[in-house]
Amino acid sequence: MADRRVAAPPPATPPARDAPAEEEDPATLLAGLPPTSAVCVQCDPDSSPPPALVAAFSALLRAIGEDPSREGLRLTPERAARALRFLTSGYALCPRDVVGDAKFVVDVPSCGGGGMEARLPGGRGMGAPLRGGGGMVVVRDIELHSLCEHHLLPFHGRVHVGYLPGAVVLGLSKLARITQIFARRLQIQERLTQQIAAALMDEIQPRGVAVVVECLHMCMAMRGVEQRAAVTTTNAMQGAFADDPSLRQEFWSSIRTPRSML
Ligand SMILES: Nc1nc2c(ncn2[C@@H]2O[C@H](COP(=O)(O)OP(=O)(O)OP(=O)(O)O)[C@@H](O)[C@H]2O)c(=O)[nH]1
Repeated sequence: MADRRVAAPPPATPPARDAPAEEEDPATLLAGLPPTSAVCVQCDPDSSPPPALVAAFSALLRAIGEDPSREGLRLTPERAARALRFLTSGYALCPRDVVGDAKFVVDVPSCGGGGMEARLPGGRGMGAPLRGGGGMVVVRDIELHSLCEHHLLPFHGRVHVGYLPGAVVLGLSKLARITQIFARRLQIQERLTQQIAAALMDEIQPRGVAVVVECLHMCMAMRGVEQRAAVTTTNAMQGAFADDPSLRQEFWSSIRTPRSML
């Protein structure tokens, strides 16, 4: 099923890596980004699952020799249908739905402010702000649970996302929410990895994006080749990360260093 994504204007050209700070109003900077979609609709997890899905799970139980009317299974088709609908609810969403307005211009006052301030369009900053750059942002160990499209069995693991901000930074939780949109579909790990990177490039036009996904696939553990410890690692490097090996190195080191005691 295709994303219900509204046509977005062409992305603004990201600033060069060491471009000088520009004096531009945050509202103007954010206006250059694609608009928030009003079209995508999230599945309501509490509503009744589609009868066709419930019937399909009843048929499945009969096909494996079970009796869907026995006490223990009486509500199973409906439960399973509800669960599958949740696990595939990402089809009804696109990244714009979860990102919303959580894009922030980061101002670093040149004097007097003593700190860094993120502001929304129309906000007032202090002094001449430093914009169009900023160091690498890395969020690691985002939990991932998905279903493989070959066997409909789970795969699960972690996602590490890094990006080099362009004009704006993204609300941190949105990295996990974007991950969930693509994880809650029938997937292969490689596509999921690329989709997360592409969504970030689309949404905030950073100077570069790096995504690494590490997963255990139940189709390889519970059945088939029965390799319970085999971990699959995939990555997607876009923009500056594709061009610059030292940035890739910095990203890999930051996701491989032992976690600090927070
Ligand atoms: N590249 C890739 N392969 C996957 C992923 N998830 C599952 N697979 C593989 O999809 C393949 C499907 O192969 P088939 O030979 O058609 O299916 P199968 O007979 O069930 O294969 P076995 O798992 O080897 O028993 C298997 O090799 C799975 O390991 C994924 O995310 N990415």
